[in-house]
Amino acid sequence: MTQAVAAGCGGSVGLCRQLGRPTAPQSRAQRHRLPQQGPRHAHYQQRAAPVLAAAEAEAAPETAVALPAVEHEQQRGGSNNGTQPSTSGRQADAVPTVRGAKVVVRDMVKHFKTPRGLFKAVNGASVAMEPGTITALLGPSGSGKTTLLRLIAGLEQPNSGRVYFDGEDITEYGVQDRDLGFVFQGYALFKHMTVAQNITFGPRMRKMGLDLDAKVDELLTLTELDGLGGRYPPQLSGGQKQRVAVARALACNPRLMLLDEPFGALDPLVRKSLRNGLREIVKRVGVTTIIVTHDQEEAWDLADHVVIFNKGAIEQEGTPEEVSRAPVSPFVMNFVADVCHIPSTCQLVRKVGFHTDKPYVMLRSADIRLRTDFEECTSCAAATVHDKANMGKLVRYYVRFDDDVDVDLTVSRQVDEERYDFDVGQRVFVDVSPEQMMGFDWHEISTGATDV
Ligand SMILES: Nc1ncnc2c1ncn2[C@@H]1O[C@H](COP(=O)(O)OP(=O)(O)OP(=O)(O)O)[C@@H](O)[C@H]1O
Repeated sequence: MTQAVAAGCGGSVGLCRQLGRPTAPQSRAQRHRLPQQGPRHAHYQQRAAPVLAAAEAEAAPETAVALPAVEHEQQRGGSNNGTQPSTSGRQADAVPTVRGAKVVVRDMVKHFKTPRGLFKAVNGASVAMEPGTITALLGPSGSGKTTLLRLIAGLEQPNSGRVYFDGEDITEYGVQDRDLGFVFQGYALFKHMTVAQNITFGPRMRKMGLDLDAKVDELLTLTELDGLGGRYPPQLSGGQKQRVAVARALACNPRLMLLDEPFGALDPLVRKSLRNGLREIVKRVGVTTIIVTHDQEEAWDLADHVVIFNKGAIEQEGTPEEVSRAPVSPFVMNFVADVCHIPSTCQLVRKVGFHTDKPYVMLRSADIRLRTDFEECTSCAAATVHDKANMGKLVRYYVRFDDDVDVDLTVSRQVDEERYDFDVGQRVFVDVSPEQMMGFDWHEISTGATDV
């Protein structure tokens, strides 16, 4: 997962050198799974052809997807059939609006058989998502985010637990009967179809009887792709492909849109502009949206509601502000913030008067202040500026206490120039409130797997 730019101690490699432990690993997801084989799978394949074809294209994007005859006809340059870009010149000023579903997941459990026994991928997750909101599922790799998304989609069947849309129990419904739109990592666009054909693939398969020209116009305008309906995916930029995938997901007027790492392969500036665009689209259309992401900045920017996963269970949920301001556990604090890990017996902890029976203490880098006016800071601990790194718009200070414990903090260049501007070797006083500290033990923040 891409971390927020402002780094602190414990960043990607962990700064608490004397503890010799890295911070929690946060690698990027690279995989998606198809539904398990069996009679139920056959049923889904029949009922959910559009989404499964998309899933298969995603799993093997270079492979030609088995298409109905009409698609082959179009690929060979057959009749327009309403799927080529509209030449009518009609302006699509109507935004397709739907009422997003209220989605409730209750006590969801999913076990997978592995060579080592049963594995609890989702272990009693309950969460509610309000209509028209964006929920981000966040958590370390392997914590169960994608599995929960697939359970909500009907691409996996739960061992126990229920899914409700607007109060209706849809746990037994096939994928096709859930009114969903999907955006997969890699987008899973059909390479041999134009943008317009990609967008109308779902409505054609479902024989929705829509005016396809109008639908294409609406969605191209909504996703700012006007004029690109006749292009093929290889002729598009990464950002344009992503917007086609969103347009295709919205083409069947879904009540719920599911996105799995939708910005994965794009550069940070494009990601930022696309997520602003996505939020605007979701809010205009009104579709309830769930996004799986490794990127916290993305989740914080995009989501109304974030859900933090740990080992198949939901550790905390709330608005991004609630979760970042008041993490409920060391795991969440460690996951959502740039933190320092220090021994609970160290000088700083004693000096600020923080008490814990845990062996370590965690504090947010952003909560550390450096001062030189010791008189006004009776609980401050003295330390030495051990190193200072120039990071463009940011400056990082590495500070070492007299008992050899390190913390680090990052400040903007402006703050550095106005307030800090310390030299390496200079004595400073570190000011942290005890309320900003949390005692922990390593097992509380580890992200290991859970066998049944
Ligand atoms: N079909 C499967 N068979 C066996 N184990 C599986 C299967 N699908 C998922 N798992 C396991 O379940 C756990 C949760 O996987 P999941 O993909 O939901 O995690 P995630 O949080 O989305 O991770 P990532 O962010 O890396 O994609 C992982 O340990 C994964 O290996």
